[in-house]
Formats: sequence, C-alpha cells, structure tokens
Amino acid sequence: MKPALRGMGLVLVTAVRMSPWQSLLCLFETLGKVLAALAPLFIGIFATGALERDLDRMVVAAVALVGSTAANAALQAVGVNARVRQMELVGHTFDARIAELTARIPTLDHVETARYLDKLQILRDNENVLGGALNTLINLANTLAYAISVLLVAGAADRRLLILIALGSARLLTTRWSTRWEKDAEEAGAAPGRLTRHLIDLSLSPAGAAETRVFGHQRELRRQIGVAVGNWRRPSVRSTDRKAVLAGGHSAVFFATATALLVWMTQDVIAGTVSLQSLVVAVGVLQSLQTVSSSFAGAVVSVTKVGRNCARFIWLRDYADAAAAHTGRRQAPDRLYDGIRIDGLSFRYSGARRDSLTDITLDLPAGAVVALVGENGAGKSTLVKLLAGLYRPTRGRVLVDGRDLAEFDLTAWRSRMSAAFQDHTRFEFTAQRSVGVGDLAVLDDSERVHRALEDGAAADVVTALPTGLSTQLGTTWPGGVELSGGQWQRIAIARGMMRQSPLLLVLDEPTAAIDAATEHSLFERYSAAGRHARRHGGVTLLVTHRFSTVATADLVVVLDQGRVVEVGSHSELVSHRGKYAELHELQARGYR
Ligand SMILES: Nc1ncnc2c1ncn2[C@@H]1O[C@H](COP(=O)(O)OP(=O)(O)OP(=O)(O)O)[C@@H](O)[C@H]1O
Repeated sequence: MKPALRGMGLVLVTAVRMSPWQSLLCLFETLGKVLAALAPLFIGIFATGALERDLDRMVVAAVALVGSTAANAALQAVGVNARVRQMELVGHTFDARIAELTARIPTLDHVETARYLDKLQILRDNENVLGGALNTLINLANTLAYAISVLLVAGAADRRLLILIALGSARLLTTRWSTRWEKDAEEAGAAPGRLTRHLIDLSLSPAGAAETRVFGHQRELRRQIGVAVGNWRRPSVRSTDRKAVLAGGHSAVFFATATALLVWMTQDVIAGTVSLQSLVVAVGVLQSLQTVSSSFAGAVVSVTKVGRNCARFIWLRDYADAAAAHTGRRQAPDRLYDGIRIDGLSFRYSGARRDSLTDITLDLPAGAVVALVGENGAGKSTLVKLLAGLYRPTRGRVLVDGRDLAEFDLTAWRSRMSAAFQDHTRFEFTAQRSVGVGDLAVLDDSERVHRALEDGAAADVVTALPTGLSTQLGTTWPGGVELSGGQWQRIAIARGMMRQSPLLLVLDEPTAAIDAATEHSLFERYSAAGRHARRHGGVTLLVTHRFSTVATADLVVVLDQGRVVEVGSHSELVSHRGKYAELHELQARGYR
C-alpha cells in the first residue's frame, strides 16, 4: 500500500483507538451536511405550495425546512466539538510520536545529513497538518456527503444542472496542478526554512547574541534573516497566488454558465415546459453546487497534503525501525576480559570528500586508562562516537572482547558505558538532577551524586551554589543560577562519573574549558576515578589535544589526520622522540 494511504489509515486507527465514542460523534457533522443539502428542495416545495395556495404542502415544507435546519445545527455542534477534541488528541499523539521516533534512531548519521534534515523540517513545518489530518479526513467525508446529496437534488430538479456538475468536476482535475505547486513549494522552502531557524537561534541564544554584538553583526544577521525568510516563504506565497488565479478563473466560468442556464430555464418556465418548483430548486442549488466544487477541490488538495505528510511520517517511522533493526541483539557483557579492539577501522562522514579516520587498528586493554591525544581535527571525537556506536564504521570493526559492536544491542551497550562529551549538554535542572541524569536509576540519590562530584573534581562547583544540590541551574528559570563554561563542563564530567563500573568511560576534552595549570592534577583525579572501573575490566579513555597532561595514563595513543601515528606509555613515547615527544615538550614549555 502507498505510504500516504498507510499514513492516513494510521491516523484513522489512532483516532478510533484513542476514543471510539468521540470518533463516532464526529460523523454527526456528516449527517448534518446531508440535511443541509436538502434545504433547496424544501424551499422549492414551499414556493410551489404558495403558488398553488396549497397550505398543507407549505406547512410540511416549512416544518421540514426548519426541522432539518435545527437538526443540522445540533448535529454540527456535537460533531464539531467531537472533531476538535479528537484533532487535539490525535495531533498530540503524532507530535509525540515524531519526537520519539527521532530520538529512537540509535545512531547520529541522520542528524548530520541535509536530506534527512530537510525532510524533518517539512514534517515540523507541517506538524499541525499531521495533527489536523483527522480534521481533513472528516472534512472530506462531509464534503462528499454534501456533494452526493446536492447532486441528487440538482439531478431531480433539472438534468441541465448536470452541466454545472461537469464544470465543478473539471475543477477537481485542476487540483493536480495545485497539489504539485504546493509540494514543490514545501520542498523548495525546506532548506531556507532550516536556515531561518538557525539564524534566529543564533540571534537569540546567549552565546550567539554575545558574538553578534561584539562583531557588530546584528544588522547583517537581520539582513540574512530577511533574505532567508523571503526564500523560505516565497515559494509558498507563489503557490498560493497561482492557486487563487486558478480558483478565480474557474468561478468566473462557473457563474457565467450558471447565469446562462438560469435564463434558459426561466424561458422554459414562461413557456410552461418546466415547473416553477424546478426553477426555485435550481436557484437554491446553484450556490450549493459552487460551494461543493470549491470545497471539494479544497478538500482534495488538503487530503493530498495530508497524504504527503502522512507519507513523510511513515518514512520517518520506517527509517527509525530500520535503524533500530540495524542494531544487534547481543547484550553487553558484565565485565571485560580482553578489552576493546579497533580493527582496520575507517570512517567518512556522509557527503565528506575524505575519510576522517583511516585504517585504525588499536587495542584498548581491559582495565587500562588510555589517553587519546591529537591536534584539533585529528579525529578524536569521531573515534569516540564510533566506540559509543553513534556512527557505524565505513570500513572495519570495533570488537568488544572479540565480539563485533555491530552485533550488540546499542541501547544495552550504552547502558554499560558512560561519557562526558566535548559538546556536552547544559541540563538546566537542579544541580542534583543535572548530575544525576548520568544514571537515571539513582537520579535522586544525593550520596551518589556527591561521590560523582568528587570523582569528577566538581564538588567545589556545587559547594559554592546557594542551596547546594537543590539549586536550580540556568538563570532563565525562577531562582536559577548561571555557571561558567568550565563549571558546566565539570558538572558534565561528574554526570559521566555517575554510572558505577562502566565498561567504557569516555572523557572527551574534559579539561578544554579549564586552565592548563590545573589540568594535570585533574587528569590524575580522572585517571584515579577510572581505575575504579578496573575491577570489571572497564576501559577509561581520556581525550585531549593537550599533550602535556597525559603522562599518568597507562597507554597514550597519538592520532594525526585520522591515523594512529604512535602508541605506547608516556616514557616510551618520550624516548621514541616522535610527534608525541615533540609536542609534549613544546606544550609543557608553554605552561612553565
Ligand atoms: N559532522 C561532520 N561532518 C563532516 N565532517 C566532520 C564532522 N564532524 C567532524 N568532521 C571532520 O572530521 C575530522 C575529525 O573531526 P573530530 O571532531 O573527530 O576531530 P577532533 O580530533 O575531535 O578535533 P578537536 O580537538 O578540534 O575536537 C575533521 O576534519 C572534521 O572536519
């Protein structure tokens, strides 16, 4: 089945599952539409009764007209209420599903590729369309019911009205163009839409706001936002203009034909070949026919749009499922015996011209504290993310005690590792929780959090806070306190220390925001903390671009332009007099 249909089916099933009764009540509106379509018929009967002075007929017609109008109003009220509630329910469900699916994808490749981001941008731009999918489907059902009823009434009044029906149907054929214009506009606006958000974020985020002011970039940023918004919205405005011209042209042809038909029917009434009732019904039905044709065309365009977004949702779901299925089922071991081996591994980012890592073969022995050093851009963070299973190797493997990481359930593997990433997150919670999220099972255990703060050399950060662990972090929250870049980083390191005995503990540039003078002692602290993991064969990986501070590590690995150039202990590498010795000496001299 086509993804659009599968998606729309999913919307309906979701609505019925969430509230079967409310879904049923939505159909009341459709019933009301059928009654509304009968109004011209009752008016025609009433007019003929008046002409023939037939009071009974007039009373029956008037009662039917008033009764059907009142019933329609009641049915509409119930139906619309149910529809709005269902729309919200279904809308929230799909919003939550999109967020959940995006988060479920176990690797990071997708968030760095333009094609994926553009599709996601369109989905986000159209979140309300997906939320309103049910609304659109109900509208289609209403329009369909109304159209059939109007057609029956019109056909019974005079066959010539079928010409107008044919004209109305011609409008449907033109929806193919409207749909194509809309789709093209959505796709053309996706990348500029993303750029607009990025520029707006830049101008609003505290870091971006500071830099734009220092460099006097505000005016230029405003100009760029203006251009980006123009590029984002222009395709959509152009598509709306074209659709309006098409609709206007159609209405002009429709009403010109209708006028000619009415003149023709009036002549027949005067000649006595057509009843007055038919003419009255025809006049009443004319407006309805025009409404039917335009709302039908609108409904078809909306349903197609919903279909496209449903198809995108299905694409995201299939993508997330395929990505989840791609991870293996093997559970992480309780402890490591041999360690982690990187075997002939190369990695190239999607769309990049060259590998970021080339043919890496390396042993990270169980229980060792390993320092991964290299200059900026050497490939350290990329290697760390490959070890965490956040990327898949382009070639080669990561072996955990001889088992390929690709065979592991990545969620299980990650539950046995811990990390403080270079691009860490500032969790603006209480200090307790900001550290505690490193191990959700003991999130609120202050003793554990204190220990993690000690291991991460961050206890003084919390001691200085007005209410210690219960202090809210982040000044954008009531009573919140702001931390410095280095303090945030130490909170992130403490978070990385929350899990006990991880099989792999990664501290990626843990001292980048900390002055070089204290870095050496901090590394010793982290190494000591990493040695807790030794009992379970856990590997501690300290990543840095500073060569002068890793002497305490059991093993030093030097990366250069994506390749391992040296491996050994600090003293071995110093006596080897290679790159490590050169840069270590150079940097150590700088800090003296
Ligand atoms: N998302 C990405 N897409 C494409 N290329 C990337 C991406 N991230 C990093 N790279 C490239 O991969 C190479 C290695 O980057 P990486 O971040 O791993 O280096 P690093 O050693 O951690 O550097 P630093 O010390 O500056 O953090 C660099 O050439 C970088 O330009």
